[in-house]
Amino acid sequence: MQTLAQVLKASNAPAALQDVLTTTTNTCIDICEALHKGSLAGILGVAGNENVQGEEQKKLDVISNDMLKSDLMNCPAVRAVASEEEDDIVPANTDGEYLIAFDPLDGSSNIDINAMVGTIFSIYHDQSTQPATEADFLKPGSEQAAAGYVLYGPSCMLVLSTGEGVNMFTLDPEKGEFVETQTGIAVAKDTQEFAINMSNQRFWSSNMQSYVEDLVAGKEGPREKNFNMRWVAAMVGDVHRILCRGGIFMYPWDSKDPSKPGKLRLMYEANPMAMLVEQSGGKAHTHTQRILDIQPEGIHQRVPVILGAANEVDKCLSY
Ligand SMILES: O=P(O)(O)OC[C@H]1O[C@](O)(COP(=O)(O)O)[C@@H](O)[C@@H]1O
Ligand SMILES: [Mg+2]
Ligand SMILES: [Mg+2]
Repeated sequence: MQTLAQVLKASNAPAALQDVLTTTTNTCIDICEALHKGSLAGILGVAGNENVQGEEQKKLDVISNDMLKSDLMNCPAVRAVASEEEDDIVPANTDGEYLIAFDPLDGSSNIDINAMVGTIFSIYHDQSTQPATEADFLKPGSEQAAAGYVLYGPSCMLVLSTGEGVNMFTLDPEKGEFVETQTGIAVAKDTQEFAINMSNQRFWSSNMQSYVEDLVAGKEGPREKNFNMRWVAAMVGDVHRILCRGGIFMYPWDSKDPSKPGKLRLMYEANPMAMLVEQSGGKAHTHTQRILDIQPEGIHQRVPVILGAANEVDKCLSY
């Protein structure tokens, strides 16, 4: 079995991109170790501040953000970083040629209950002699040079695409290295498993309500087959399940806060996950368009998300 370093060396990824990926994944190994210590290291609970999203920050949101930010700032190939936990982009090395946007800790509400969390990242090539600005980041997801996540679960796993399919790696805790454990991930076109936060049902559009009602109606309903439901409350966990055994994941628009087009963030949640799902033969859409075609308007922009098994996403959109 090959290590991540060997896989990257053998890939078409430019050396500078390999440096950004190696730096990012090494920091995630450090985050994994911190997570394992949990309350022993006093890292559970709230940090006492709100982030730019107006969400209460967990201590680990801040700790993982600071770890990634400082390591990436010291990586010469990085021109700037953007993060869920940073109000603005953070310029790094002017002659760097990659921009990276990340969600340092996805699934924050799971931290204090010792459930699944992760780190999600999205990387763009962008060379310029000028200091980086937010505008430099605002490229459609189809231009991502690489995307991935690290899942902190029973085992620590890296799932990565550099545009040539999706590979999975498992952390070998003894070696402190990611080792490739699965290649050529493919998501089945059809599924009998869906993921959505059902407690939001009354706030969904009537179309989304009818689509989910028909799933729940099962064999006796218009879909004439039974569907199972799962909700990890961490996008990284729900998407990982879909890459492993198929399914559809939805965080649609809801009227809880009509000013918000969705809950999840385009640049460091929807785009990287859309790249992984599409590279695995699945689909990723809002209610109206392919996520990777969206022209971003801001670094913290939110979008509705419907992704997973291609035929089931089409079925959902048909409502
Ligand atoms: O609390 P809800 O409505 O179930 O939302 C869960 C969703 O929110 C998120 O936790 C948002 O991400 P963060 O934890 O990074 O803010 C997603 O991972 C997850 O899919
Ligand atoms: Mg998140
Ligand atoms: Mg987060």
